[in-house]
Amino acid sequence: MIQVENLKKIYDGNTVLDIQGLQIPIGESFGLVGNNGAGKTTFFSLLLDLIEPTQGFIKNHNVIVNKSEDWKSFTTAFLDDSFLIGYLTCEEYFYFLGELRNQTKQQVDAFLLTYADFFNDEILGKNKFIRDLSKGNQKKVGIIGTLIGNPKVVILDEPFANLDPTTQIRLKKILRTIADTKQTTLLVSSHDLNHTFEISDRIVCFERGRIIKDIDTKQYSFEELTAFFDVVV
Ligand SMILES: Nc1ncnc2c1ncn2[C@@H]1O[C@H](COP(=O)(O)OP(=O)(O)OP(=O)(O)O)[C@@H](O)[C@H]1O
Repeated sequence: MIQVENLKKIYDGNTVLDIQGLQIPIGESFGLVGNNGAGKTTFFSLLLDLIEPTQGFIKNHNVIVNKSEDWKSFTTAFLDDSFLIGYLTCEEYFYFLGELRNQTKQQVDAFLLTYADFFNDEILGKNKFIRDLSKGNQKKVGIIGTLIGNPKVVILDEPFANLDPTTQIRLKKILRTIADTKQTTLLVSSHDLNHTFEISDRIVCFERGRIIKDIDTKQYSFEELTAFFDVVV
């Protein structure tokens, strides 16, 4: 369970995030949407203790994320390419993550094989440094890296952006499969309402740092969601 309590982030008197309360149950596939500047990345950055809250806190499986490091053993994230290590080859990077998460090389190799289609023969066995991959392929490495070692919580910021259509569809299937197992809490922010709707059990919309909509995707239609954005925009 992820619990957000009275969380605020203020820059120079500007409140960019203000969430009184939010609970994300274990195993939920949580989609975060909102227009530019709504506060999505700020929220994920607070969740990963990359920035300090001005007020309030977030608990990840009962660990207050800016007070203890214990959440790091079961939480993974890919927000942007700063999460990658450019001077490593893809395999070196994946083995490094595997080591952090108590996975042997053999386990990592077996895991990576299951994503061969997604990698499209451009990543594994190429002996290429991550810095030399295209932006889209770097993103594939970052996303699949988060899934090594069965983390309890996976956080992805804009995972569909800059991926080709085939890869987007493959990624959607991967994320839907994870969502359906209900073992991993999956948090995904995206501007793609269509993809987000398909992979999420629940969608929360931010606007100017506040939650303005919180919907169950089984009870709500995609058309209602897009119509809502039509009004907000
Ligand atoms: N270091 C900072 N100093 C001042 N303001 C900041 C800082 N970081 C973010 N902000 C502001 O916080 C607000 C929320 O930004 P954030 O990046 O979280 O939005 P977002 O929903 O992820 O947007 P986008 O969809 O455009 O990526 C924006 O107004 C942004 O300018």
